Amino acid sequence: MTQVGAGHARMVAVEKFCNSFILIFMSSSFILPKKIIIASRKSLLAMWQAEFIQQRLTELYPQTEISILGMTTRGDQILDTSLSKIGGKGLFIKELEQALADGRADIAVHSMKDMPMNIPEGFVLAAITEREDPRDAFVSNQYNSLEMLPADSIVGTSSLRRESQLRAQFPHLQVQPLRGNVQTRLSKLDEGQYAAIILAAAGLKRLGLADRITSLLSAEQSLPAVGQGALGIECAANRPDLVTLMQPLHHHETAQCVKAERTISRILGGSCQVPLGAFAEITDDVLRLRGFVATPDGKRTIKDELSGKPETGEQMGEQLAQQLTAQGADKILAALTLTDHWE
Ligand SMILES: NCc1[nH]cc(CCC(=O)O)c1CC(=O)O
Repeated sequence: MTQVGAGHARMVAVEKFCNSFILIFMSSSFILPKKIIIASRKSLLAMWQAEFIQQRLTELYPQTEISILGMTTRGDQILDTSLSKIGGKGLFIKELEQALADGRADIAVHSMKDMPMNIPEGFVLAAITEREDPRDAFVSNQYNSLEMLPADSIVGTSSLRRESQLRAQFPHLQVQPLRGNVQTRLSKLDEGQYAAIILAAAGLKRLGLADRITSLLSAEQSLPAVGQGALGIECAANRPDLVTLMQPLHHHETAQCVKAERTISRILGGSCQVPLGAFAEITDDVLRLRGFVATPDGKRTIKDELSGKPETGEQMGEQLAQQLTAQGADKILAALTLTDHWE
């Protein structure tokens, strides 16, 4: 234990040293740009996330003007129609990437959960930030937990991942779709349309709504979505200068976890919304990777896990995807029709 602790302290010290080195190196004015423009969706959560990165960058580079370009994406405009049929997750980030490609913006901030599994050609993930609470939250105005809900209570979520896990453990509950941004979802709960709803804890905490969290669901109860709680900073592939500038915001352990998780859904074909969860965490230099695939009705669940060295996260992702496939995950996913379900 003490050895691991000392090793970690040393690593942190080395990281700090390297960061200050990068900063000294970059303060030579020719390399620091005069301004950095952050492209963001206009939802409150997206803007909070962009402002968070703006603040961090302002602290790091006080001489650089950091501004935000709020954009409405096709995905935001057509929330009521069946998104999965017209382009999936990528619809939320295409306009932001176009702004990066045109030079209207320098970086884009995204929830890693909303990033497609393959970053389009011409763009790179410059940094993955330290993960906020990755868990799902139970939110209710009347009940303390899922266990307390009476039979036939209506629980709101549009995520097949959440739905399948709820139905497997609480077959007596009714799961009904719940769309919109975080505020909209909370007001639908407050209007009485649902006995409870499930949301990501990270979004609620970021928006200052942590007091709306009735209880947190453990990873056993609700395995989080790939990337949940982490932010990604994207830039054009031809801007290595920006990749360098973003390095102090990069969180190595979070990136190792998120890469392991994303490998699973890349292999299993998580291009549109599917009942799949993957969650990695590092304790004492061991990465524990868990994954599941289920039928939306929760009647069939395939889950498995692996532990190994954090550096081998991506190989572990490949292996776990293979193990899930060997148990029939590919058949479950192939049997799904495109549906309008979103996290
Ligand atoms: N697609 C919605 C979305 N994208 C990211 C988050 C939460 C924040 C995060 O996971 O970083 C949410 C809201 C939710 O699922 O409740």
